[in-house]
Amino acid sequence: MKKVVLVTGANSGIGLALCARLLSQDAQLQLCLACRNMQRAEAARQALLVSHPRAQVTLLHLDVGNMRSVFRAAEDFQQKYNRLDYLYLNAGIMPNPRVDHKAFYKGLFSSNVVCMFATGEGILTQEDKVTPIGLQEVFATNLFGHFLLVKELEPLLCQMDHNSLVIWTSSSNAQRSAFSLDDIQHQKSREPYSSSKYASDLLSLALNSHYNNQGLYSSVICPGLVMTNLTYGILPSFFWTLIMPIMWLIRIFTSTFTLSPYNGAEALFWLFMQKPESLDPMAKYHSLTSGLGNNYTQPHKMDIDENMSEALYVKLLDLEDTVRKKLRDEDLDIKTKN
Ligand SMILES: NC(=O)C1=CN([C@@H]2O[C@H](COP(=O)(O)OP(=O)(O)OC[C@H]3O[C@@H](n4cnc5c(N)ncnc54)[C@H](OP(=O)(O)O)[C@@H]3O)[C@@H](O)[C@H]2O)C=CC1
Ligand SMILES: CC(C)CCC[C@@H](C)[C@H]1CC[C@H]2C3=CC[C@H]4[C@H](C)C(=O)CC[C@]4(C)[C@H]3CC[C@]12C
Repeated sequence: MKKVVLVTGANSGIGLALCARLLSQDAQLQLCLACRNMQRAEAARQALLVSHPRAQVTLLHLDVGNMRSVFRAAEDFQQKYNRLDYLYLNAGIMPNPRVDHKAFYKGLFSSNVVCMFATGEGILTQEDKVTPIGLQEVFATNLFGHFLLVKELEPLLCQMDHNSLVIWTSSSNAQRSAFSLDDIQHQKSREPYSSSKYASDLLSLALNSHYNNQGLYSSVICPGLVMTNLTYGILPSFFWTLIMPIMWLIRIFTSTFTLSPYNGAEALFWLFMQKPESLDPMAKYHSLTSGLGNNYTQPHKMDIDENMSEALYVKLLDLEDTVRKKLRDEDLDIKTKN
């Protein structure tokens, strides 16, 4: 049976590198690239076809931060495919990032320096905004849109004859201290990225609790620090190129500096070759690259607990009802006006 794989945010960076690696591994694969910009999506498809001319690669229009688009995309996907084996929830944003230089230099001379480079903890803030439907954009894109996508694709993900795997691209920047159950969208503070990634760790555990008995499994990965559009938004690309020798040096102390999208996709690729039921729901699978440039995947216990995970799940279900109602009301409004 040909496996079907859907990747969000597949047109660049880690997502695109993953797609190339998957096609090299399995020529029979039916790969669907879910992207918000169809020109960039088509360019990615063409690039993949250059190295894999016979590959089956389709495109799906999906703006994961826009809930209408999520519902439409799920419908379109179900019209084209009757199964889904791997759902990579990889699209992500970090808008208007700011580095706290004072905290960075303080951290440089502290015993916490390796951890600071591995996680970026305490030195990065972002400025979020509200989407037209009233959700915080980072939350909507990195977490909630993906949550609704899983819910909408449930009929394909939960099938009797095989297990499926949902894989979240999380981060080592996912910090419990940045997340609050009283403010799951992170409206009140300035680390929405960290909060959304911590929420994805919690949600993955909840999905396992609720869906394992229906054949759906969920896992979380961290790609390490990778040079992509996301990191070029933090510091300009010429700066990263300039400090590349320093980063190779840092890699000797923390293998989390994977640096290339190919290396960063290691854990995503590794999961593709595992049996979903053999994975640890409490583990985050890290892409790591040694000082000599060898790639490997290592599981690390996540700083999460079941109560918090369940509490978040309940809040997300509530929010799902609210959003569906808002969209229905909007539709009704338009109908009555016409
Ligand atoms: N780079 C790094 O060091 C790290 C990255 N990550 C995570 O890895 C994932 C991939 O990021 P990375 O490859 O680094 O960065 P990129 O910016 O290269 O990739 C992000 C992808 O997500 C897509 N995307 C963003 N917003 C939306 C949206 N609303 N709807 C659909 N697609 C969207 C982008 O599309 P478009 O081209 O249209 O913007 C792009 O294809 C993210 O989840 C990120 O948080 C985690 C840890 C470290
Ligand atoms: C390399 C130095 C000489 C200068 C760079 C300092 C900082 C700007 C960066 C140091 C560590 C970086 C990060 C670590 C973890 C990433 C995480 C996994 C993620 O998901 C997003 C990006 C990071 C937070 C990244 C951001 C830049 C640094 C803080």
